[in-house]
Amino acid sequence: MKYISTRGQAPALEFEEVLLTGLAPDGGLYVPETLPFHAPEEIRAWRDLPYDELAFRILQPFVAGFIDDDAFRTMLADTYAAFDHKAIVPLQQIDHNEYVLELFHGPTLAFKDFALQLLGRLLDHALEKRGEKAVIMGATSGDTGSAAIEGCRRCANIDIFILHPHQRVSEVQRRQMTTVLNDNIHNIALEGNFDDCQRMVKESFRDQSFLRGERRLVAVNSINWARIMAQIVYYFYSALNLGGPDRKLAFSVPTGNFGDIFAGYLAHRMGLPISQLIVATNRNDVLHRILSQNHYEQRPLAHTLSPSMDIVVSSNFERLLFDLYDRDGAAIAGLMDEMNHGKATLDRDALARARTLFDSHSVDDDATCATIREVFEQTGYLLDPHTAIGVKAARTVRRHQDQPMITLGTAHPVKFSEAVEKAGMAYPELPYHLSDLHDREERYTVLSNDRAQVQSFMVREIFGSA
Ligand SMILES: Cc1ncc(COP(=O)(O)O)c(C=O)c1O
Ligand SMILES: N[C@@H](CCOP(=O)(O)O)C(=O)O
Repeated sequence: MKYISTRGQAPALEFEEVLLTGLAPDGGLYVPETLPFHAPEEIRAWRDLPYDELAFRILQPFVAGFIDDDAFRTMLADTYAAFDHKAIVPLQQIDHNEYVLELFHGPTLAFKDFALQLLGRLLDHALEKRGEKAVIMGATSGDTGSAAIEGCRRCANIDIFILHPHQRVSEVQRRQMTTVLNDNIHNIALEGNFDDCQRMVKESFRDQSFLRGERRLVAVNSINWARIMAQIVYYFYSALNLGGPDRKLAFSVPTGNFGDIFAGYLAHRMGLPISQLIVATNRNDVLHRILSQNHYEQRPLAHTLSPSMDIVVSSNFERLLFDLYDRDGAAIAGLMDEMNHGKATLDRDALARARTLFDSHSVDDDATCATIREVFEQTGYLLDPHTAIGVKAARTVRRHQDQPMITLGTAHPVKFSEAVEKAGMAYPELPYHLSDLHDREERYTVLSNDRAQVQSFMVREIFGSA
């Protein structure tokens, strides 16, 4: 399969090259040139497959030519063996026709493990094959960082640098990253917010000369297509468990960088009968404003009780816009330029097309806490603040009461003590494998929000001299 850039000015690439990069040279994001489509009969026949085999059926067309089928099957089986629930993604019913899809049974307790456990293995395979070393550079608002570290720390050919906003991730999130002391892991606490971290990562991808041509930079954020691809599978898995493809379903997705919900959109385009996708945001509601009022305006980033979604510049929205603008790369390049300058409006037909599938809602901290309390009182089930935003949005803008509504449970509540306690709930115990997390030694470096400083730190750590 070939992959093309959303800005239309970069050569098409095979999967292996897309895996081993971040942004396209024209600044765009890679997407498949064509998407596989699965007819209802084919999807129906997948109903009884275990998660790893379903993943194989869905992902194989995307990686064909990169890895042979047997090796890919083994890789997927190993990837999901690291999860602590036999169903991999259990569904928790919280009301009539209303469910939470628990995506937090991987090693770092957030949905990122689905893709990053696989990405580490794919990168290892590619680098071994090529006899190359690579440098991973990623930005995190808390969850991607630990999942990337956990997924890649055993990769012999990789140095990994993760930038998190200093003092703006939860204590559990920080410790999950900073207590991994392998020599190839480098945690940077940046004096800035998540957008600053992500901007610095993207700028470093655009100009990689600081690596002296001796290493390539690889992305672990959802700008890397392989991240998005792996997240498509659980939409199919949950739908199959609730009567799909013979029944329509809706999903509510706690949203920041628009990666997870974009995977849901792809599942829809690949044949899954999704009737509604809800973009659930916290007070950083730029996506809600553009979808509901056609008004894109970047406002200062707000710090909320759902820190992983404290994002203003939402990377993957560009991938959706590319489709909404009939894959016109030049139009997307112009629109992204306007957006990067802070303000934009969308073409009315493009927005109307988006609204046939997408709705949106923004939830503030008080409503987040109220939802955590409400669901606990109704069911005894404790939501994390990000999932609570998804549930609240689902209950507010749901179109069809007679179709299952699935909110993606994107993280375990134990990662977010502040929100749990503000909601008046008892803080749960850390799972066994993290039970001594607060006693472990931490290692990280605080750096100012300055690209030259960050890059020379990286060069010193990789090559031993600046
Ligand atoms: C717990 C949690 N929920 C939701 C999101 C938002 O997902 P996305 O960035 O794919 O929109 C994130 C971060 O990305 C997250 O860590
Ligand atoms: N919420 C994320 C932010 C980065 O998003 P990504 O999906 O593009 O990696 C985080 O927790 O780090």
